Amino acid sequence: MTWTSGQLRVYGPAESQSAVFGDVCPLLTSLLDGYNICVMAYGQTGSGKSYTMLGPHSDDGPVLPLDPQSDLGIIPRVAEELFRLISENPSRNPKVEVSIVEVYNNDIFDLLAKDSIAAVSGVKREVMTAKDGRTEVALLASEAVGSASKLMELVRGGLQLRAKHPTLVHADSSRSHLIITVTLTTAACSNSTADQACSATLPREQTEAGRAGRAGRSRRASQGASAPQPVPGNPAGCVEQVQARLQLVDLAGSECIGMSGATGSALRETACINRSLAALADVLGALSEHRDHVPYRNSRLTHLLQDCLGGDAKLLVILCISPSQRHLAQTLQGLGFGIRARQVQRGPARKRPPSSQTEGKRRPD
Ligand SMILES: Nc1ncnc2c1ncn2[C@@H]1O[C@H](COP(=O)(O)OP(=O)(O)OP(=O)(O)O)[C@@H](O)[C@H]1O
Repeated sequence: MTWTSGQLRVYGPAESQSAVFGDVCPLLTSLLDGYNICVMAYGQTGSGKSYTMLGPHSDDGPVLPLDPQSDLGIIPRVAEELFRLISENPSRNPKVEVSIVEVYNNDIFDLLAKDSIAAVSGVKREVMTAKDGRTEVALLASEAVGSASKLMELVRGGLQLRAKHPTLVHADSSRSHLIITVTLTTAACSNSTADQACSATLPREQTEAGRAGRAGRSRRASQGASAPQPVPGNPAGCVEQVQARLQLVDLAGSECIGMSGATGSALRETACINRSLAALADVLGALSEHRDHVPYRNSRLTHLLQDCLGGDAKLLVILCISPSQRHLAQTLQGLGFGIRARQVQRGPARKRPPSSQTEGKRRPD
């Protein structure tokens, strides 16, 4: 991503989910071209982050296929669009792997891990910095997926395990940060997918200019990366491999302890959520001021997201804002976060260099 030439869009409460997806869709072509991508929803509790990322709450979670009027959110739409793009260019032999973690009370839990009897359970993991400087979660389970519906099946499984707790502000409040990582491995080819028309699958409304800003969901799209350089081809065709990561992040909501009515373990959850979001804001502050030290390790959330916050990924931040006057203080705090994010000056996003080997981790047997 580049923060420098990123765009700012504002969506009203009545804006359709497909319109919001319009800003995410071009990033998928970038993913296929080898860029790391992160799409992150930030905002106070109950402001619509999970709705934006996943869709309306249901016990079954988001289910594909999409119907055109569907309220499904970014993640199921990403799943469908990604596999549509892949089906258009199967010669690159793309492979998709998925891992799902939550950061709960400043601990990382692997939501695809299976125990000795193959029952799915959240297993605690550690984030570490690999020799090449990239952040990795040790022993993280991942699964190969061959279709959008399989990908969403895994997401639904992860959502079943995600920590939730009712509060006075939101009856179905997520108490953890959810991070879905899609790793795409493709053979490097000379023809970039960047010029493929993602908008071919988008509704007309998304191609129209002048989607005027109204109060409600506000988004900051940092998509001003320099044009991707084509990967040099070779006469033998596609032999090298490019690995790119897409991180889809539904953050837990910031909340005012007095309003949420949290006590006991819920109070600890709230404190951990607020601390990790403050750490995220601190990292953005340090990046925007070009400080020598960026405090990524003050929280597992920021350590985990280090590569897409300070690295060479393309990042899109969706700021969800309550239209209610009652939440004015949290709204101002959220806008402050957005301003900080906009002030970060980033260099151009870089695509992953091809390598002859993939580094993907597989689900342990
Ligand atoms: N744009 C929207 N249109 C219709 N309903 C919405 C919209 N945004 C949010 N909602 C509804 O508002 C409620 C709260 O939204 P959601 O669960 O997405 O909040 P959240 O920000 O993820 O909260 P938390 O951080 O506490 O988990 C849900 O019932 C959701 O369906």
